[in-house]
Amino acid sequence: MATSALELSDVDAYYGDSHVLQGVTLRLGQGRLLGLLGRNGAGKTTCMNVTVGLLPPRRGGVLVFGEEVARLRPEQIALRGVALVPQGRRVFRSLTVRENLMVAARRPVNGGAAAWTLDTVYAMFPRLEERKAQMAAYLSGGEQQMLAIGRALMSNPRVLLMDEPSEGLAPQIVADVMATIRKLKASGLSIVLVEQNPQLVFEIADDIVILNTGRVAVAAPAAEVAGGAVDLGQHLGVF
Ligand SMILES: Nc1ncnc2c1ncn2[C@@H]1O[C@H](COP(=O)(O)OP(=O)(O)OP(=O)(O)O)[C@@H](O)[C@H]1O
Repeated sequence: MATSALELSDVDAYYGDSHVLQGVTLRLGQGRLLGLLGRNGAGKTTCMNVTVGLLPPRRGGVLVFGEEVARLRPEQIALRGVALVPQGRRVFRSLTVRENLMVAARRPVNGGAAAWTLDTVYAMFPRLEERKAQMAAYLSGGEQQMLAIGRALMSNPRVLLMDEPSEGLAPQIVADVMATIRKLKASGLSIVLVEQNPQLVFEIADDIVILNTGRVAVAAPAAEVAGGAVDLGQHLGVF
């Protein structure tokens, strides 16, 4: 089997005494898109925090392109090509759009030419170029989401983690965000997409993992899950 872009292997993670992830194993294939679903509090964001090194696991492994990173600091993991588009966007509100992008700029891990520069990010998000000199605080929610994605791309990642990028956005903007994610996938990037809305994920994912109270309840190809092979009501709530 080809090396995974990302693998969490039997991960246990805690917030204080609270045992939040319990033996979580998941695998993101190279160039694939993994949809990570689960109810509020199921542990999706915690998986992201473990992957980027914000919450070191107490047990288990985190492999990025085959390299164990579970004991590395967040900046060391970022240098290995992992970027997070965080829940709630978390743009730097008092910096301009351009400054938000530039703080994240980094060369690709393989040392080759950078696919993502200010120019290519602006080409993907013309709205950001129009507003490049504005403070991020004055952007709309959709524009802030584009900026959060653009900022992650500026680090020229190999693995892109997106934590609920559709949250709080109007349907047309959600459609734009999904179209962007589709393009990124087509460019060969390996992506984990955390979502509350399973329908959004089914349209775009190759594989699905559903978390239920900190454990993997389902791991299956997206077509199978979308096709009714899984009782979504049981794991995600009412449908
Ligand atoms: N900083 C924290 N300290 C203590 N407990 C936390 C912390 N962050 C999250 N938790 C708890 O850990 C569990 C998993 O939370 P997590 O944020 O990973 O869930 P989630 O699936 O991302 O949910 P949501 O869709 O609401 O973002 C929840 O019970 C939550 O209350």
